[in-house]
Amino acid sequence: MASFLEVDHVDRVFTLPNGGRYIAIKNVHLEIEAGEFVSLLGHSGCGKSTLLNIVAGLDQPSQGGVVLEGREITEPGPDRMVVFQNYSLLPWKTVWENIALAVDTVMKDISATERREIVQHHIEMVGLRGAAKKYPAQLSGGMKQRVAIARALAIRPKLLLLDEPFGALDALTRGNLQEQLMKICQENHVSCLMVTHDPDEALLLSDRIVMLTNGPEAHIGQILEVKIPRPRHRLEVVNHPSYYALRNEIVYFLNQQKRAKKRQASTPSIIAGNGLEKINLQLGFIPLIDCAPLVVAQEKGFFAEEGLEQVNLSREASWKTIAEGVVQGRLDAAQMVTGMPLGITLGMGGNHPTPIVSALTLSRNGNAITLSKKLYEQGVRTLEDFRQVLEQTPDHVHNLGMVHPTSMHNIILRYWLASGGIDPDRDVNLTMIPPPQMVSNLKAGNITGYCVGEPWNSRAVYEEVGFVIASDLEIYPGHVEKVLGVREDWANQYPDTHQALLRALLRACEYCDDRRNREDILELLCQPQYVGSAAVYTRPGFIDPYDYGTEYEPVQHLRYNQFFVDKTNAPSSVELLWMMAQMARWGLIPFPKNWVGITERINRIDLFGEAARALDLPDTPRDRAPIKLFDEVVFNPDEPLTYLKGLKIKRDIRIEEIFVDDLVNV
Ligand SMILES: Nc1ncnc2c1ncn2[C@@H]1O[C@H](COP(=O)(O)OP(=O)(O)OP(=O)(O)O)[C@@H](O)[C@H]1O
Repeated sequence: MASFLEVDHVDRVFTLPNGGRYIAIKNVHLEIEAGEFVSLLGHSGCGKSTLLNIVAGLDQPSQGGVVLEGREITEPGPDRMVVFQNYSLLPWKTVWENIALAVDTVMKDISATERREIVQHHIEMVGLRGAAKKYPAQLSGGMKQRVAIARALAIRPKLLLLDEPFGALDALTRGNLQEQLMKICQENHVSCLMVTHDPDEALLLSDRIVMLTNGPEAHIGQILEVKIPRPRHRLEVVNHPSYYALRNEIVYFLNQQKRAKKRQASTPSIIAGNGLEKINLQLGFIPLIDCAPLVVAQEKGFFAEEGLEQVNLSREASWKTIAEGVVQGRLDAAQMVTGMPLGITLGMGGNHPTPIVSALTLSRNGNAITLSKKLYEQGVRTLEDFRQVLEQTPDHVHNLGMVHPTSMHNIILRYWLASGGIDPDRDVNLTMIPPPQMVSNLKAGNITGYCVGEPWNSRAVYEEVGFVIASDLEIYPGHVEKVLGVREDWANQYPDTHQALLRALLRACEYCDDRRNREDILELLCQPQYVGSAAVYTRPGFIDPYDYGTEYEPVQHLRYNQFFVDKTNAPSSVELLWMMAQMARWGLIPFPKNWVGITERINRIDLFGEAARALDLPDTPRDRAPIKLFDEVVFNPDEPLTYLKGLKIKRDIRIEEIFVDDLVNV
């Protein structure tokens, strides 16, 4: 007998912007029975969502096909409903209207009374009777996800597709919703295919767990059967005799995959040519407007013109994966947040110290602090208003997002809060979230606000979930934002390649600051392989006036994203020293007694000068001047310890000598 769903030897090959091909999944064959709950598990980027999208009909396989009850899937249909992590509810419709819209669109053949009954039934099924008239903005993240599930189930799909449906929720809400979903699926005999990263979630919910190997050419590595009886309850599942053996198998599989990835990364192929030691480079970037120099160097041919014929821009999931990629050698170089070369060099966070050098600042400015629209409605307009809200709600934990401990976003947010008398570690809770996930976390109510680069502030304004309370032009205009980072041993091994890379990026930076090119660059950035965002919220600040989401007129910020003018690109020891002081202030690193040696080792002003001179561009270093932010406190680069002593809100500052000669790459 034919199975309910058959994924029949599916391949998915993506065409890359450089004309190359990426085989994401290869020869995946899977059969699912009616009423079965199957999870897809694997490391980030292995192809889980790609496979789910193909089953949903949102994407097409390059080879093979998918058959549901004997019919080939070629497009989305009401027999398969997808629930995404970010709910995708219509913000201007109530809970009732969101569900009714789906039911009215799909179930035209039944009477209006029957349709109303279905909506009512599903609202009750997910326990939201009291919230039927509420709008998404008035719901918690868990409630919104329940609406999304009710909406998907209301039109009676044969197959429910879930793409990390609980990923954005806190642990308690996630637990409750997992149990509800399990109950609903069992009572209604719904078949489910769910993407997850979480072994415990997979074990609780699934009949089978399909584990995918890492890409490229990801395929099914192992399938585990979970023979724990139903109905299941979390405690019984965890106490079941097979639970830990199954869990260990999953963890073992994932660890094996991780090791394989490391092995692949440690033996990259090296292609020499054009007088360069290596012309094939993997460069990491994060989808943000300020990845523009990398995109431009690729798309406008600057890499190729400098002899780097095989450059692949690797869109990375988070700053953490960028750091790991460079340290482990999977990436040759990457766009990095300001303090990342320093953090990695000193082995921040208990990691092994790995010397990183930076010979180029890629951009300045471009960040803002966004707070939730709810706070705006409560009258918050200034930092002092926010402080008062915190004071009035001492029992409420305000989570604020930042992208990485070593990023300027973390430092600026902390600086801004502390200048208003808010202790960033005690009065609020800072949490690390990758830039593209900020808006969905704000929407879900997991965070109250965040500091991030564009377009992720403008998107919150555009979607009316947040407002910009301050931009970095007000807090610290002209600060270093992104830098190019490479391992020191890589720079020593490939000096000519490094110079070619610096030249190509320097040319790209100059191109980016010619405002005539900006509309053209915007078009490139909006492409899915780069930032993949809509122009309507990517344009503000980059080209058009920047919208704060307030009642005031939008403002034209000509220097909001700065790539070349005003000596943008020369690394500066004073700026790195300021960053070092800030990171020490918050206990992220010890303050090095020998700061001069450390800054000189990281910031390779000599290598920048060599590249600039080769292009006939000015190689003038930045001035060795004190730094002053909006609060008028002066940072004198000759007396960083006096500065640190004078700060009111800070952690215990450790001052240690760090022996640079002992820092070697591993
Ligand atoms: N349109 C595209 N063009 C090129 N490569 C793509 C495209 N879409 C996905 N990929 C690549 O295919 C691979 C699989 O991506 P996919 O999103 O399916 O992974 P995933 O397992 O769902 O990851 P995560 O758990 O991080 O969401 C990744 O390497 C991704 O970079």
